[in-house]
Amino acid sequence: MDLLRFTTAGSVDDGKSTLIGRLLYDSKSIFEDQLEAIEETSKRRGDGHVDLALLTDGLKAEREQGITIDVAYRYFATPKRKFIIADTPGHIQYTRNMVTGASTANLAIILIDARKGVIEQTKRHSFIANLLRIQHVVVAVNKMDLVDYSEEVYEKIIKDYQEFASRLDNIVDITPIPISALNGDNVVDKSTSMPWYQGPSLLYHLEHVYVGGEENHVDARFPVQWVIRPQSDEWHDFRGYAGRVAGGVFKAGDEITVLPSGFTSQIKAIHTADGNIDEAFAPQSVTLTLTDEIDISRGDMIVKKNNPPQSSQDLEAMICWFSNKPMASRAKVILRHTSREMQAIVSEVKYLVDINTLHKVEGAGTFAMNDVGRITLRTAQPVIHDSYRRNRQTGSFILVDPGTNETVAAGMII
Ligand SMILES: Nc1nc2c(ncn2[C@@H]2O[C@H](COP(=O)(O)OP(=O)(O)OP(=O)(O)O)[C@@H](O)[C@H]2O)c(=O)[nH]1
Repeated sequence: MDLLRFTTAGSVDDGKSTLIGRLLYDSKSIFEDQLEAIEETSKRRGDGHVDLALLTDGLKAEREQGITIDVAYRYFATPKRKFIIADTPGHIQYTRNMVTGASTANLAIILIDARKGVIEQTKRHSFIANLLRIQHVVVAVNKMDLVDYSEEVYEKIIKDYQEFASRLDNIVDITPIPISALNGDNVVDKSTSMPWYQGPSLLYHLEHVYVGGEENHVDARFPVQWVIRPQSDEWHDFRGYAGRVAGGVFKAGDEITVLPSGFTSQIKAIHTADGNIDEAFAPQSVTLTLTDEIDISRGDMIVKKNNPPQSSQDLEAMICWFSNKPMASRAKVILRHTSREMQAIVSEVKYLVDINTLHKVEGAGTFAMNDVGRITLRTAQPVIHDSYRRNRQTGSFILVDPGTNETVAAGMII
């Protein structure tokens, strides 16, 4: 069945937990026992209604104890589609979590409190969605019940939002929806309180939005994760390369090149857990065997012969700084890119981006937590890559502090 991955972003108390709870509840994706448990808790606490935010409270409780949970993934399904929600905490310091949650999403729901309108967080979240090339954004104006379901209030917010978003050129589709997560207006069922709104409910939109064609099916890329050489006699000739297709299509018989060595060969067969297949495409996980015995190890990339990626020791990239320690000057880092890892140094900080104005701030020299900007990286070995624009997998990386093993930044290659 078709799968949609989406992320939710909003400030604290905009109603994210309530919205996710409402989606699960009204689409009947929660289990009876879960429902009984939250009904009981709500009754015990004397709430007049069933508090749907309790469905996602596991995350909240852990957060309150000071445990850093970056992103919680939730699954639900309707007869039309399967969904994976990346649920990220809304506090200002958690931009990095949104980057993590959004990095695999097809769509972002940006929540706005109808009483507050477009605020800095809204802009920050939209900017990140754009940076990560999430093409579909739903602007969910929540708590419409608290502004008397006013069309004027809603229209004003959407106008403000569109003014800002017109400068975000990667977002191709913005769908505004007025909702009340608490009362369920326009979440799963169409609201009767807002007859002026002609569009779909949120769930209807999530079920029907077309997100095909986002994988790169042109440039064949296969980062090798494991070399498989079984020890048994029966299999002693077998040498397979396991990994996940990061782009394009591989077929038995295809002429391939292995990078960085440059050796060439042909695909003999494509194995999966369910038997051999004739062709593999992103994001399938497969094991390839080749017609020649050549030296391949983890971190190598198998590509089609006439369609090589780029290779360079100097990478231009946009990064989001995650660490609460500011970036040191000429910071030494470990670059993790596809299945490869190597030393690198931040050779230049070009500029930071002011997310409110989208202006470049030059001469900053360093990054603080949540800062976004452009750098040049010098790597110890050539990095075999594509631009993030062409391929989200082979165009993205993370930076790790070699001393503490902390993930200090996520980056997108320009
Ligand atoms: N009136 C009204 N209240 C709402 C609505 N949606 C959420 N709320 C209330 O707003 C408060 C915050 O909602 P949550 O769902 O916990 O907010 P959140 O964004 O998940 O907050 P964090 O998890 O702390 O980031 C709760 O008291 C909800 O009951 C709505 O549509 N209308």
